[in-house]
Amino acid sequence: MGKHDKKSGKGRLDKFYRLAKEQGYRARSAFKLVHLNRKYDLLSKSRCVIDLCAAPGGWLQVAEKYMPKGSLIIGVDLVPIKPLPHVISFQADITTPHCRNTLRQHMHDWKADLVLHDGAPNVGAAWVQDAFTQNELVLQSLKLATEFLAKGGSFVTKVFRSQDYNNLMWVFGQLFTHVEATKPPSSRNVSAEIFVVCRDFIAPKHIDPKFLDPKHVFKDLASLPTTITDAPAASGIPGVVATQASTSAAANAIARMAASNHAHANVYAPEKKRRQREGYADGDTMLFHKSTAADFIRTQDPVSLLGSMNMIEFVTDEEKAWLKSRHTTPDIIVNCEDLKVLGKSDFKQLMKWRLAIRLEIGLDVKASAAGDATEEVEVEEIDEEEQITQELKKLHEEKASKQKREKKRKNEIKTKTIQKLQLGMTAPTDLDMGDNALDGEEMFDLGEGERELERAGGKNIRDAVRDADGMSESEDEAREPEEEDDDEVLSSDEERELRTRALEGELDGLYDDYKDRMAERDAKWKVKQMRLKDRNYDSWHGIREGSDSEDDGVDKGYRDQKMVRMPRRGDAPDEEEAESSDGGWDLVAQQKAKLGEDDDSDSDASGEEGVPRLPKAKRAAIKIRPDARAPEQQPQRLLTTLSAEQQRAQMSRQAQVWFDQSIFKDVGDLAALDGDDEDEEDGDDDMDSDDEDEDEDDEEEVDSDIEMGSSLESTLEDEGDDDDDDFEIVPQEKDDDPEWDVDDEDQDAVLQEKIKEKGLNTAEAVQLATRLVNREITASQLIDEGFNRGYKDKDGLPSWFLDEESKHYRPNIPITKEAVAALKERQRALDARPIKKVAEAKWRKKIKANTRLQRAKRKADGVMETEDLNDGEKARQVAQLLRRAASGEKKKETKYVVARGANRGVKGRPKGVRGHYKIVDARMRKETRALKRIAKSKKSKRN
Ligand SMILES: C[S@@+](CC[C@H](N)C(=O)[O-])C[C@H]1O[C@@H](n2cnc3c(N)ncnc32)[C@H](O)[C@@H]1O
Repeated sequence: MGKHDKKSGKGRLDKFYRLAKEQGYRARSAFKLVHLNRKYDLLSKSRCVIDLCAAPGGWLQVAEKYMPKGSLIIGVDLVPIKPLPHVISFQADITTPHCRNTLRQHMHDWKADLVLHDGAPNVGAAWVQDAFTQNELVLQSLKLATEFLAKGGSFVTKVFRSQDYNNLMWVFGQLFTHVEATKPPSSRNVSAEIFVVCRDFIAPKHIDPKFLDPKHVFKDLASLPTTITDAPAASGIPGVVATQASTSAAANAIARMAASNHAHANVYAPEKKRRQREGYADGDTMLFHKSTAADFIRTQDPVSLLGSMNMIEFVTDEEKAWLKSRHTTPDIIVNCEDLKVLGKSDFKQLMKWRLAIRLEIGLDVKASAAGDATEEVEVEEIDEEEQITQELKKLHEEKASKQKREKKRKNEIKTKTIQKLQLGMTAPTDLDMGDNALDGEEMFDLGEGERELERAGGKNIRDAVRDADGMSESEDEAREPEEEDDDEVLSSDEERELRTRALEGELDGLYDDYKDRMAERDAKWKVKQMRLKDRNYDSWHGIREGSDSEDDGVDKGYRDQKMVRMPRRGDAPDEEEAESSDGGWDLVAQQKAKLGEDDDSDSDASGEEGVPRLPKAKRAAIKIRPDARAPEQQPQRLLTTLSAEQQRAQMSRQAQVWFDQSIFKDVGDLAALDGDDEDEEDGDDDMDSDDEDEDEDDEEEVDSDIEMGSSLESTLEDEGDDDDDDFEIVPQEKDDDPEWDVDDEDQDAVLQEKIKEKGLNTAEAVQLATRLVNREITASQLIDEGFNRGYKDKDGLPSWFLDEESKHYRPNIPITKEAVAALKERQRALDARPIKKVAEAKWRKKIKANTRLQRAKRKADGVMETEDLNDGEKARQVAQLLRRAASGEKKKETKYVVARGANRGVKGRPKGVRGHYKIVDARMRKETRALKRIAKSKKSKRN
């Protein structure tokens, strides 16, 4: 089998090739049997089938699929057949006695219901020689079929149309009651092959060997005996008697009759070939044959007439009258003048015209009314004509589209690929273009794009798009199966893999091209791409885009009132949003901003000297907004890829954000969401009602703490690294002692304290906490649900996939829309407080500030009166008190930790203790409390 051009003709990897791959058939030829079976229902009734020339096994697979379970399926071929379940196969030449004997062994006493033959000798050089050998093989298979077929069985064989075709058909006609030649849709038009389905095997007791001898069948049909058997009377089988043919041409005529159902084939194709090889028919010295219109209208075999005549003329009055019929168009008249130049559609027109005239003159009506045998034939004729008409139409369409098909297929693939890319890649229109500064040492790396182009074989990528047909030419060649006919033996998984990889490579190339174009066209896209990289930015906002639209009203309210919410994908970066840190929805933003700081420090270390140091909040904001970088720092690149390290860093940051959620540390009091934020005195919008009494209590405690402070100061211990956990956390006591302040206090600890103090501040956190508390979900389930566990494994994934992933991947936060809506509603209600309340809050704030000052004054008086302190110390303490009172700064809380057992005297931060702490002695604590009690009782006695 030679190599074929895979783009056209025989070598074309067409729909059936792809279908065969999809359905796991070994060869596209499997569909030929599928189609034949669909038409003739050969397999469902068969219990035993022999497939001659079965490799690689496509037909065997089909047989196994469509035959009843437990059927005997035997396959034989020159080449080995890879084993198939429920199929017996062996290697043999079907022309040898060895094959016959092996078949016998496998068959035992059984007879086959069906013998299949799809043999194709691997010659391929000269077509005529090829056809001859093929037909010899057919005869050989017929020989085996006659031996192994049961009476009434069927034989399906592939035949090449040649001068021997009709001889073969004649022989088939002698052995089977029904013989039909057909070309299944899966058989390529360019192939001369045709399938002959012979049904109802007559099974004569004796068959004259000459009927199965190529020498006699193909060369000299006249030498064949008059009957199939030598003793026709003995056989008693009707229909086996053949007409004696005196010449080869006559034999052809007989064969034509045997295959009368297919006489129409003469009209459409093969006549031209035969005419020259065979010369003129005996006694027929005329080149030009005429027929009258009446003959054409009345004949039982209009197709043969059309095939053999040159012209149809209108001579008689009746015929001339037909010329005036509304059915007789000028085209019909012209067509009748020269039948030899007509095409299929012209013949079709003539056949239709004939039918119309027949109806007009009442031939067909009369036929159905009479109902005799002749008329029955007429009805059949009509059916056949319709069938011919349909086939003509089909053939015509196929021919017409043949030239276009390849191009169309390519275009389809190209369009699909591009569409696919574009569907997932809508150009962003919602990004803020005000800021052109892109974060981007790796942003829009043109070099990378160029490398991609190089990878694509130095080919212009647009050319690659034009050529896209799913695989490259060289790969096509590499995969071309070594088979004589038009069946491509499907390769195994490796081939599939190869093709998939090639396709992916191509897709990657196309995608890069797309990115390139997008980058050129729209700078916003760059910003968006960059932002998408920073998964930290919105990985845990918990409210999806879809819900945004539904909650628009709520959201709008939030925006209008400049409430802080988590930034979402596609939002324009907003200075206020990024910097703000109060409000219920920004807890995670704080976390992220904080992490962003960490990253900043990282990036600083990696050499971003040019970036000016900014206040922490600003730096956090810049990290959240990756586009806010000075343009001059960007390398001149257009496309970008995340390095593995960056990805890892990003993931760990994402994980950090997740695990820093309060729910993993404290499942706080849900009621606290409503709770009191009175103590937060530094916010401008502190509108909560405060209790003055509470302040008074605080004041008393603070005062007493000052006294205690000095006595405990000596027990302060340095921080260190000790893992020992034999520590007890002393319940928190209010203390205003300035000596407990630590400048570099752990911000994270502060945050945790805040969460602990105020409860869960985000809707998501509340929802999750509720589920955890109600035991609807466990912490590990939560983690499982929340993470896409495959996400980290990005190796080998195409870049377009990763981009899509980064765009659409969101942690699955198991909260309901309703819960989020309810919480938003509550937040909105809180926010919608009347002006009066705002005024009250402001007034309260003033009072508080005044109270603070008074308190500080009193404390300052106390300090001035203390005799233990020198003037310098007094001045320092007074200044500190006043400064705190003015700023509203709160004293940082200190944890008192009692070191017990082996930990007594151990230095360093106790395990599990966060924030400011003091290690104290248990005895000292008792003493302190005792002193407090004594002081209190003395005071009350005095009063
Ligand atoms: C078109 S393939 C058959 C495909 C098969 N029907 C299928 O669906 O997989 C033709 C086969 O005929 C086989 N063949 C040709 N001459 C043969 C011979 N003399 N004996 C046995 N097999 C032969 C070839 O080896 C080849 O595998």
